Order: sequence, then structure tokens, then C-alpha cells
Amino acid sequence: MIETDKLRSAAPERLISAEPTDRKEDAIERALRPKRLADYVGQAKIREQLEIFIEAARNRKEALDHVLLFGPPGLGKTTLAHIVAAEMGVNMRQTSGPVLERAGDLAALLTNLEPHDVLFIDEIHRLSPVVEEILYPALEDFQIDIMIGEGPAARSVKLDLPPFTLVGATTRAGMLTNPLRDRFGIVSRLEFYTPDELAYIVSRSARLLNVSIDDAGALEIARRARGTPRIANRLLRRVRDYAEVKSGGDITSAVADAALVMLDVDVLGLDLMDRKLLLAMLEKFGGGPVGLDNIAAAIGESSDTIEDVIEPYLIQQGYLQRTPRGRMATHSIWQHFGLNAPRLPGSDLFGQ
Ligand SMILES: Nc1ncnc2c1ncn2[C@@H]1O[C@H](COP(=O)(O)OP(=O)(O)OP(=O)(O)O)[C@@H](O)[C@H]1O
Ligand SMILES: [Mg+2]
Repeated sequence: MIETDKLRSAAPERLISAEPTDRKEDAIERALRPKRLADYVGQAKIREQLEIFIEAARNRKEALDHVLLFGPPGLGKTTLAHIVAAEMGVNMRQTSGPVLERAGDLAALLTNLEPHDVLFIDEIHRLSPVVEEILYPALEDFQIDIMIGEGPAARSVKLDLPPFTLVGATTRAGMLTNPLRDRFGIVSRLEFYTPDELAYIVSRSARLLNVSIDDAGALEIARRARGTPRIANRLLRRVRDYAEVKSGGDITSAVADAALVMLDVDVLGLDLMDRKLLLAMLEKFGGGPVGLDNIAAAIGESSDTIEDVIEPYLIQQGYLQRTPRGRMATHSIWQHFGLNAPRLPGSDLFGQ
């Protein structure tokens, strides 16, 4: 039985959202953030690359090449930016694309950098074109052109900058302009984490938060965290609340399972929002193919949210496919909901 009515009134705040929810969560995240590369779990390829590049830059006493980190929210981009600065032994200045409104905002930041410092620009795909113009020569030649004065008396002055490292982060690498993307020497795509990696992260966080959890409990939370450390840490905190009230505080796999069922996170780690999307696809569009805008209208979400936040994990897990004709539900998701896929005459929907 599918409780469609319940699904349609999805909770306003999404437990499984990969975005940070509020200030309190922000503070907890900071506390749980690994500080050094050696404590950063998973992302083996990126870690290995950065280890080598950082050591080489340090030995040559140079600034590290500019680094672009991209991937879905909550996978550890900000964490990595901090780690890069720590491993280089330099300071990090942090800002974000939408905050840098005027060219002067960026110029002020750049001229205050110390040699080899890290400048972290989050949401770098949202830089305004005028700010981007300033950034190009800064990245390439460590120089900026700024205008002094106004009107006919205005003149452009070149300023030298100390060599620095830009670390840019984005959930949407596709929205970066080519000239900007080309100026990054190191481009890394963050991947979803495996359940084992997430279980390790959950155990580590539990230690830091003084929570008692066994390996099976950590794995149960990990399996349902959508491949995302931020979600794993959030589920851990909610499961801890449940355990404190219902089972004396110890988290076992049975306690984790009961808590997650209560929280409406199913065995695949799908929450109300995922199920709403998938069910709409199955029930309203016969499993697709259906265009993104149509799905968005059907479930009352923006297509951006679907594309950036909800869909990447569903696609990575093979529940959803992106085809030239639109999104399509795969066989496994029909099965998950206990529904029969329509067999259209002559069609070969699932490649079987
Ligand atoms: N590799 C990791 N090992 C351990 N914990 C991690 C790792 N990656 C992320 N985390 C945890 O997940 C939380 C979220 O990570 P972070 O803020 O770096 O994500 P993000 O990719 O910057 O997300 P957003 O796109 O929303 O900015 C961090 O507080 C950290 O505790
Ligand atoms: Mg971030």
C-alpha cells in the first residue's frame, strides 16, 4: 500500500535535504568537519591528487595551483577548501559568488591576501560578469586593474597581488563560463560516498558528539544517508534523540532502523520528497519519459531544486534515467513501490 495522501503533504523542512538547514546545524557541522587531509574520508582520487600537489607546492615554496571543486551539496567541498589551507599552512579567506557584487569587493579581498593564502569562493558559478573580469588577470598573472576616480579623470591602475590559490566550489560546473573554468589547474569532481565510508564518518561523528553507537547502527544510518556526509551526520543526531528517549541512548541497528522509519526515511534512504517525485513520475506520467518542467509543476518544486538536489542521487543509484526525451523511472523503482510497469506494445522501456 502506498500512502499517497501522506506523501503529497510532504514536510516543509526536509530531513534528507543535502543543504544545511539552519545556524545551529552550521555550528555542529563546523565542529564535525575534519581538519586535515588524513581525516578526510573517501574521495580517494581527489585526496591522492591534492596530497601530491600540496607537497610539491610546499617544497617549491609556491602557492598551490587554483582548485575547482564541484559536486552535489553536502559532499565536503567547503571542508576540503579549509583542509587545503591547513595543509598549505596558510590563511583562508572565504566569500561566495552572490556576495561579491562589485568589482571593488573582490579587489579589496585580493589586495589583503598574504603570499600563498587560499581565497575560497563558494557558489562560484554565481559571480557577476564584472567581478569575473577582475578575476581573470588576478588568477593568471597575479595582477588586477582597478579604476581610480570617475568621469574623464578616471584612470586604470595595475596592482600586483601576492601569489595566492583560488579554491572555487560549485554544485553546477556546467554553469561556469569556459574562460573561468580554464583558469583552474586542478579540477576535482566529488562523488557520492559508499555506505562503508559514511559508516566511518558516522562513527567518528558519534565519538565527537559522545554518542554510543555500534558498527551495525552506524552502517544502518550510513546506508540511508544518500551517499552524503551532511545527511549522515544529521540522521545521526535525530537517531540519537530517538535512542535517548526510547532505548537508554545506545544506537544499535534496530534502534537506528526504528528511528529512521519514524522519520520517514525508507530502506533506500528515500524521503518524502524523493518518493513524491518518483511516485508522480510513475502515477502521473506512466514512468516517463517526462520533461523536467512537467515533473516540477506536478510536485510543486523548482526544476533547479530537482536538478541540483533531488535528482543526482536518484540517477546515481539507477532509480531515474536522464534520456534525450526526458526523465524516466527505471524498473527497480517500479519494484520498490510495488507497482507494475506498464508494458506498452512494441516498446522496450527497460532495455530488457
Ligand atoms: N570526507 C569527509 N569526511 C568526514 N566528514 C565529512 C566529509 N565531507 C563532508 N563531511 C561532513 O559533512 C558536512 C558537510 O560538508 P561541507 O560543508 O564541506 O559540504 P559542501 O560540499 O561544502 O556542501 P554545500 O554544497 O552545501 O556547500 C561537514 O560538516 C563535514 O562534517
Ligand atoms: Mg559548502
